[in-house]
Amino acid sequence: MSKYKAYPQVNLHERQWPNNRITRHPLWCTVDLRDGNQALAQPMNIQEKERMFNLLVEMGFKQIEIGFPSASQIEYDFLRTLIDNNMVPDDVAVQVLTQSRKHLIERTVQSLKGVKRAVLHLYNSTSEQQRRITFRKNKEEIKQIALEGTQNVIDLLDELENTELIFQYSPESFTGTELEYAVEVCDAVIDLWDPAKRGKMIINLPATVELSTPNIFADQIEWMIRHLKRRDEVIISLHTHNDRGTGVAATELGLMAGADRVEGTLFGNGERTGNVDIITLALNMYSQGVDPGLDLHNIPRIRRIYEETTRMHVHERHPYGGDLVFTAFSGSHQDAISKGMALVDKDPQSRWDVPYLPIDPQDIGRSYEAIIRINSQSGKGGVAYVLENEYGLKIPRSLQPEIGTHINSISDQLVRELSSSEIKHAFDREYVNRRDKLALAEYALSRGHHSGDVNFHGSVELEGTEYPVEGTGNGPISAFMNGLNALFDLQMSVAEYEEQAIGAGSATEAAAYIRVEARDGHSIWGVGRDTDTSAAQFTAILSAMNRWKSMEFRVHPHAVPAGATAAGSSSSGEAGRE
Ligand SMILES: CC(=O)SCCNC(=O)CCNC(=O)[C@H](O)C(C)(C)COP(=O)(O)OP(=O)(O)OC[C@H]1O[C@@H](n2cnc3c(N)ncnc32)[C@H](O)[C@@H]1OP(=O)(O)O
Ligand SMILES: CC(C)C(=O)C(=O)O
Repeated sequence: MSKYKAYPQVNLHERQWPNNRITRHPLWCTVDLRDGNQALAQPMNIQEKERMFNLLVEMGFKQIEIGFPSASQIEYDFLRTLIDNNMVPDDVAVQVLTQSRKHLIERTVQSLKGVKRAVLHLYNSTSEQQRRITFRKNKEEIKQIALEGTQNVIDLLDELENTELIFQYSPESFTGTELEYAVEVCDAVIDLWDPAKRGKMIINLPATVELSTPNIFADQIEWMIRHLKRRDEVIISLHTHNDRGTGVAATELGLMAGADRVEGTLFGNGERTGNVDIITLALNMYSQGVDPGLDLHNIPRIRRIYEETTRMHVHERHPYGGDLVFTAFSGSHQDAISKGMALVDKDPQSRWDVPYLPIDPQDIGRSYEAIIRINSQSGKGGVAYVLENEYGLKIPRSLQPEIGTHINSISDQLVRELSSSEIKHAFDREYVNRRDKLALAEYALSRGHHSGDVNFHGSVELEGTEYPVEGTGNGPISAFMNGLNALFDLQMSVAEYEEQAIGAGSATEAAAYIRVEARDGHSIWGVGRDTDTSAAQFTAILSAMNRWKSMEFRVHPHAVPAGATAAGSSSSGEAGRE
């Protein structure tokens, strides 16, 4: 392993940042139109840039790096379009990047003419590696590049006298720069600019390439903040990349170390593995009760514009914005989420407290629909959640396990996810209003004058033949059950019963869930749905009986088909059951 070497630790005594918290959002600057754009295989055209710019303004960014106007005509023209068409709101500063080279600085200043607010961002690389390989210059010569560029800007200030200008300097490749040297260059630039005379300036400390663990980056930021001579006169900014996949963590720790400002992009687009993702950073703050200072209430729209303008794709697992990040397929997650959501429904004002969902998807324009999706990893809670949330069906708790197993086995067989309509269809087909053999034909209910008992008078159809059913009980359900027991010579009872109304007004339907039990303890569920509550109950009982695979419906020897005379009865004459 001699090809690579470990990144050195920072010699920082009594570091403070681990004790700090992020209690307010930083000053945000988006670099989508510059660092993001320069990393695209097909950079945005002017219309796409305008669309992105308008989105960034809508989201509430007050500093927007719009490009590198001295680099190409399209970059220059885009800035001119924004300025000449008054597209930059008064409270927004456009930021432009330039290398520390006179002719590029002159062209940059030229491009800014007439703008109300601007950040002029000057950079040169300071790392040991770039000094040695790219510039072939020593430390003093590299510092001079920064100072000459700063002086070039100062010399041109008169050209921008009507612009509120903030000067920004980046020691590019800061994370590869010795800290003593980085602070020496920054101090020299600050002294030359002299914020007391020319207004506040920004020192932007980039992790141009992310080279270390985030704690080391935080140490570097705290070290710089402690050692800069005129820290109070400058805004400390972070510009992090994600080479090690820890750009968000590094930025968060950098903020804990005292930085004031963050540059990043939507969904982390940018060179190589990207810039830090501002949306993730901001929503991480939001999830901790910190106002992120950006309008993120419609992430799907932000994502759509981002994808259309950059031609990049937001990964399904991308924090907050990915298709699957508020979705649970696995049973135990679904169970916990549906229980948490039920508590939220009871008290919508309560603090957000749902397992597996760090924030309420609705806060950022994501819907609840996709929270629980069903495949062979799913369990009863998830299936019940889908049936309730999408179809209003409140499945009794003791019925949920078998529905879960039923749906799970279908998904297992198909080897794929089931849509909510497939789940509903499978549920209906298995449980609801079954009339495979036995169906309700007609009925009437009456109440005994003295006893208060209910009498069921009606008929059922068994495989095309209609048989009268007469029964009495303490309510319609038991009256019907007793009538069926007499007709089929059975001894069944209703073991569980739940009912709900679905819909509203004249379209209201009753759903009855009934578990029918035989004398030997075997039981089976059925569901009835009807606009008539009693019909729903009777149908639920018949659905259960129809589901009872081993049941043979043999009518009592004395039963007579409706319309036939007793003598002409042709019933099978055998008592039958499972
Ligand atoms: C980390 C970042 O993202 S930084 C931003 C990177 N983005 C871009 O570079 C996109 C836009 N850039 C460009 O289009 C071009 O680089 C231009 C138009 C700005 C300049 O093009 P060129 O003049 O051809 O120069 P090029 O960029 O190749 O740089 C070469 C020279 O500039 C020097 N240089 C590079 N960066 C800087 C800098 N920030 N400050 C001063 N000199 C610099 C190099 O040392 C090199 O010098 P040399 O010719 O003496 O060896
Ligand atoms: C110009 C600088 C800030 C940059 O883009 C980087 O270091 O990544």
